[in-house]
Amino acid sequence: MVGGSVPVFDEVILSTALMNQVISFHDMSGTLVCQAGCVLEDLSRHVEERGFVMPLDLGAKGSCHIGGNVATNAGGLRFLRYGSLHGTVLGLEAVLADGTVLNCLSTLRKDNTGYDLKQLFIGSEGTLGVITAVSILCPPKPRAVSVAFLGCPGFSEVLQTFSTCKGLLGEILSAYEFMDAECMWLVTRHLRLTSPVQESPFYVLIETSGSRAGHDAEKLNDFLEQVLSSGLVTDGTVATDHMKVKALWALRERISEALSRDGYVYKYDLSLPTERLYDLVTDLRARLGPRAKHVVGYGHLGDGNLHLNVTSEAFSPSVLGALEPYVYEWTAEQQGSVSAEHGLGFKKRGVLGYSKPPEALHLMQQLKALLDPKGILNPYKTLPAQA
Ligand SMILES: O=C(O)CC[C@@H](O)C(=O)O
Ligand SMILES: [Zn+2]
Repeated sequence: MVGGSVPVFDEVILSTALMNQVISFHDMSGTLVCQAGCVLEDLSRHVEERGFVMPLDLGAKGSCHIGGNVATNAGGLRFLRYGSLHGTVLGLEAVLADGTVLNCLSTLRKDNTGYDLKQLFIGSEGTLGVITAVSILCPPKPRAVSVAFLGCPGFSEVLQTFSTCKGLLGEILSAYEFMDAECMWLVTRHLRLTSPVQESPFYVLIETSGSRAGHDAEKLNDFLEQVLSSGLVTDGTVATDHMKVKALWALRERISEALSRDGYVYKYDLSLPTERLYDLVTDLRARLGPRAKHVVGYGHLGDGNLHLNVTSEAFSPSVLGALEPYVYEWTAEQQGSVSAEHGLGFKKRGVLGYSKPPEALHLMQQLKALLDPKGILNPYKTLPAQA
């Protein structure tokens, strides 16, 4: 997507893979303190055995490190429920460019003493320091999880289903994801997954997480009855069994993998006003015509986050020219973000100005110069190349 961790010129590669120890877990508060190289899925297992969950979950959970998750401020599938790492990370330890170990590994919920320095490192993509340990607040493990996978006749119905769902499911809603028909075609074709519902122009995946199965089922049934009878949803399936829940999530989580098997992929990760989120996809389909193999839209609709992906047989300068800067201008006109959850890395560092004013860019350059005067920390990434 952005090449945030990809060495491009003369970098030294640093791996934290051996720093994979859990330092402590507090059973009462759910505070986990661990080293940066812990794999997210291992941490999930560790806290789930103790009745908690990690506040973040992503498709890459089996290989991604928590240090990288925090450094990139990864969003993922639980964002709607537990919010950003800016809220759930309580503290961190980072090694600065001059070797200073900055120990801000606090486990306090409240600490209003001076500037909140840890926030600078969350989402800094390794450009201000190397995160070596983190403390994270883990929420209690929900006792009941259900997933509904639904087919919708249009994007307007996807939006109305979201409003209905917020109203009727309330506090038990934990994810609202959407994908279009082309995404379904890609996962069924390239990954041999099977669609559990009738063919539809759009699909939504709704997850509920609560503390009492009966209560959640009642709410979910009321909601389903309403959306099915009003025609917002045309077909659907519900799962509570762990394996079936996983299979439904796979349809959504593995779109990225299916895309990579379709050809060259142009990838965009945008925050847009939810009502206009899919207009860009429709617009680009017309703009690109037969030059593109697929133009797909999917993502974390509940967070206003569109994953726009375009595939072509091979890399084509003409396709790229039709996409950029058009996509960025379109996003800026909507006051959106050109990177909702994947950062800027190497490939997108030049477009930061579409989402931030010059004054903010200038202050970012000053912070970088202060913390990394020799430019040795993840060089060539995040900030635009200086003129
Ligand atoms: O590859 C993408 O476009 C997005 C990947 C990831 O953020 C997802 O939500 O599946
Ligand atoms: Zn995503």
